[in-house]
Amino acid sequence: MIDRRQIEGAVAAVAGPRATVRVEGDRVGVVVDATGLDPQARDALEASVRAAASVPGAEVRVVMTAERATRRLIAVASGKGGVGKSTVAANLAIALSRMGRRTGLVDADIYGPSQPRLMSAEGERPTARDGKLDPVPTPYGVPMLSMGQLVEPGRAIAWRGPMTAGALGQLVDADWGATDTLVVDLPPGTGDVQLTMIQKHRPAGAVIVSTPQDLALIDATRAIDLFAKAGVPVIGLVENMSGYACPHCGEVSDPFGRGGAEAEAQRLGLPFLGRVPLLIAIRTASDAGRPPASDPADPVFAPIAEHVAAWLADH
Ligand SMILES: Nc1ncnc2c1ncn2[C@@H]1O[C@H](COP(=O)(O)OP(=O)(O)OP(=O)(O)O)[C@@H](O)[C@H]1O
Repeated sequence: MIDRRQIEGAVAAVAGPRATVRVEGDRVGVVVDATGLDPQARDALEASVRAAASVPGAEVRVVMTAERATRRLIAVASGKGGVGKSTVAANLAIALSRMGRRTGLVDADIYGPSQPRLMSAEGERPTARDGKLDPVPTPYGVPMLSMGQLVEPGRAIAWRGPMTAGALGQLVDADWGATDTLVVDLPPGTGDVQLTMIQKHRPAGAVIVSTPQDLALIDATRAIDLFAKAGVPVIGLVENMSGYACPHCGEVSDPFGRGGAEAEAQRLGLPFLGRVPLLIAIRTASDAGRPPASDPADPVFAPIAEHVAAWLADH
């Protein structure tokens, strides 16, 4: 049984009269009035309210009211293709949203826009109002826009730099309403889209995804370098496809090695945000448009999102 008074006391100690607590079953909802706070103070307050409201067995949701002046972008990048960047971006966005952040998702991967499928929004076309795109809703509470929604499905995108930059601008500067956090799934590598993203849209930070393998890590190091040179902080590294548990015998093997990204993060003095195991269930759920982070019991992406939210609160 959750003790509402105890939570109210703990929340009032950090947020004073700004916060209102509601408890329903094992769900704790806290609405916080963030009027007049700058983004950093707002994120710091959100983090301390969340900590104060967290009691064992409770699912906590913190909602910050009042429109914030600036929307913060989190770039999800990788040096190499196929390492699971889109999977991590979709699940990170959902996990952040489950934590109460108003999160949107931009699929800037012009070479393989996969978010409409991952987010179960295939075939949805965004409408435009006053020259601005309206993001499409998804079943996971995360509105999204994808390069894939701007072109005919299945058509290879062979755009030149300026067209790509224009399309990225349309996605990022769409009518995101009260969305306060935009997760941006970048194409792999260090090309035009990444440069435009960094120079024009100034992400608050970047999450780098790599497999534990040397080759992928070398490419990841290049991507890290690009952000570092442009003065965009790297929030940390995620190791994907780390360790494979055989669904039949349970034996754990390491097709791509294990721990490589964590060791690399340590070497570079960057935070390690967590590892995502190589699981058939992740691929089948992703293909079916049911991202694993939408499961309330998700043990993998929620802790990664906690790290990212804590970083945002501090920066
Ligand atoms: N941890 C995992 N376990 C099992 N399958 C995974 C995992 N991560 C990603 N996959 C699968 O690997 C494939 C590639 O993943 P994803 O599209 O996320 O990679 P990407 O780095 O975004 O690729 P691209 O370079 O094409 O943008 C997908 O089929 C996805 O479902």
